[in-house]
Amino acid sequence: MSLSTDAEQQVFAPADSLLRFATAGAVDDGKSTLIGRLLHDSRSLLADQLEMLELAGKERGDEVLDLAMVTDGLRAEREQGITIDVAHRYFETARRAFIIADTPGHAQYTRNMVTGASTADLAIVLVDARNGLTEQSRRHAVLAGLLRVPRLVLAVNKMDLVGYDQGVFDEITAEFARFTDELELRDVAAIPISALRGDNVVHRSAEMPWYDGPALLEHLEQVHIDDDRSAGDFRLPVQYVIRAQGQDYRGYAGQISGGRVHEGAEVLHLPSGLRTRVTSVDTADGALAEARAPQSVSVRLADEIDVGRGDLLCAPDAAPAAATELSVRVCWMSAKSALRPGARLLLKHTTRTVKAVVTEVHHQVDVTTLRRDPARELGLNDIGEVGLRLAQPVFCDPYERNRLTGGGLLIDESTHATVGAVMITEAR
Ligand SMILES: Nc1nc2c(ncn2[C@@H]2O[C@H](COP(=O)(O)OP(=O)(O)OP(=O)(O)O)[C@@H](O)[C@H]2O)c(=O)[nH]1
Repeated sequence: MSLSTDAEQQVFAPADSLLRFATAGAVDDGKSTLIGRLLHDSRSLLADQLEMLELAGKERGDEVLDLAMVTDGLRAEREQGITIDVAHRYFETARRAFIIADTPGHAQYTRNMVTGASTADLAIVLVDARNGLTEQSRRHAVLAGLLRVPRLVLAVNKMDLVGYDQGVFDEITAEFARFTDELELRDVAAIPISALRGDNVVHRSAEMPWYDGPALLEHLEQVHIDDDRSAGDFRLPVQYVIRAQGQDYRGYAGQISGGRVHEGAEVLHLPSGLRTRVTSVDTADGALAEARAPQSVSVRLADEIDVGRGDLLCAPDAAPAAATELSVRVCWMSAKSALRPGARLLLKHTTRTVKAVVTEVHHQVDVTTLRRDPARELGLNDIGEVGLRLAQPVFCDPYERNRLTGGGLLIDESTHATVGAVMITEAR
């Protein structure tokens, strides 16, 4: 199979051309209006959606479009079925494609934020300029920090209601900066906006000449995310073994969870510990000279090794731990029961699912101050650190090194419900 131009684009386009971002804000800070404004001003709304908005506006004699209505459909779905906690929507501009994870803002919905932000490249924390930083905004920033969302935007909304006053904006951003210093967030931008009026959302605002940074969408289009996933060590958790009937094809397929792989690369197979070479890197559109996280590929190997689902192909000189004892940070999501020592669960880690028992609850994290408090159990939406003992090893990295091979889900054995999100801090 040869490298085509299409394949080249596959290598160089996807990682940097798609930005996943999550929006977080308290009720009424203007999340829906902001998403509506982004879609409206970037011309991503369908003609009928636009017509519906204009009609509804005219009927009510509104001065400006009620853009929150755009996401109301999703919200109705969400209210009917508790299963849809996080609504995802897709839009694109000439420069980049976007997936928004819209997470409801109520205080008890920590778990939605965790779900929405765990794969995000960037999180927007929305605050109402009139209220400044609230406990909610701190909580959202702390969660973004814990989840290692690499980039944060503080969007100070409703600037129109404070007379577009620079003093208000400066005060909020200064307070936020003091707070985020402790969170080890690498990249924080602050943008004064009015989602309702459209100031600094897609177009730069004439109302705030004192602000000389980019509008929110410009920032989202420009922010560099390329290195996040593909800079680390190579990891390919095997999801399927592909055998082509009649042909002599055997490939190991999955999503690259870290680093890069190329034809000819030496790789290590776990659990066997055997080394071999990659003879080809294939995708649905043909072979690639090189692929990188988060692309999905199928690789063929030079030697016949017994490789199955749940195994890992990785960089030979930087293999992860094969661990049966883990310290993990957990966000507990079950309303039914608390997380206690002795609890028996399943840990879903990349493509492997293993039995786990909770050995101990180390502490709980106060998500507004980051303080560690002693705790014996974790309740719904609590975040804390616990020990897990596994029946079989998982091949894992610390979450701070790799969000995919360092993350996982806890699953109730009997109901198969997801009851916790896990970030691995230590593996033995
Ligand atoms: N004046 C002004 N009002 C705004 C702005 N953004 C949002 N609003 C208003 O604030 C109210 C709440 O906005 P929403 O977008 O529904 O808020 P939300 O954060 O999505 O709320 P939930 O989804 O319920 O959490 C609505 O009445 C909006 O019209 C703004 O920039 N300026």
